[in-house]
Amino acid sequence: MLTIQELEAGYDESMVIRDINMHVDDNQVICVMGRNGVGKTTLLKTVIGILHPEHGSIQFNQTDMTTLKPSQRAKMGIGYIPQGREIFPKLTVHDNLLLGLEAGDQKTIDEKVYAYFPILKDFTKRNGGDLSGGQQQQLAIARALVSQPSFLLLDEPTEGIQPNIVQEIQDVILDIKQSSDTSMILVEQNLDFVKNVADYVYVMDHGSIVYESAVDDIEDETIYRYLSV
Ligand SMILES: Nc1ncnc2c1ncn2[C@@H]1O[C@H](COP(=O)(O)OP(=O)(O)OP(=O)(O)O)[C@@H](O)[C@H]1O
Repeated sequence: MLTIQELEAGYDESMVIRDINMHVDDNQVICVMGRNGVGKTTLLKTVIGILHPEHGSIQFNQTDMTTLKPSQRAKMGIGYIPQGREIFPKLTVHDNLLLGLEAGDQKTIDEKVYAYFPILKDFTKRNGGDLSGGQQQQLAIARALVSQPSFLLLDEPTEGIQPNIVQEIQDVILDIKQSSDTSMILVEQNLDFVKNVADYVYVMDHGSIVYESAVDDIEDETIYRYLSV
């Protein structure tokens, strides 16, 4: 479904990610782990097209999308949930969700999104900025889901979120995986969460992949070594 080859990208003159090779199959959940600042967000930004790579390619369903604009990638079915949510604080929950529709061809908000996150139905007229951090994360995920993406990129969806909402997010990810062909790349630091949702794990350090493993064969000590400061 998605193949990344020899990817290098960064900001101005400085390269942040180097020689990234990664493959995601249909219906697979991939987790990318690693300390703060190793380049995980930079990798996601390059996959959605906010950043242009200096080298390498990104292939999505037989199409080379390395030079496509973010809006073209969104139309192809790529959804992005950024770190820090980036919801619109002065717009209502409903209007935030309507903006999510712009990414794809859907015209209305799928009720399934409210079934996943019932609190959004209760707060539909409330401003996004008045929601709690966990509720804003749910809104950010829902906003990406309304366009029914076939490929989801999630940047640290559990960061700073209370355990019951982490559980809800986990249930939603597992339900999407079971009920559709959707694939995901998830940047995540929480190893328990990763083990519950992922099929395959990549660990990054200093902009490169330093360890990869099927989740069932994962070596906890190796992961903790790369996560510890
Ligand atoms: N807009 C930017 N301009 C210049 N450098 C940047 C920019 N954004 C990030 N960087 C640098 O790129 C490097 C990788 O950052 P990135 O956000 O990709 O890391 P990360 O692994 O996602 O970390 P975190 O978990 O803290 O988000 C860091 O050294 C960071 O300072």
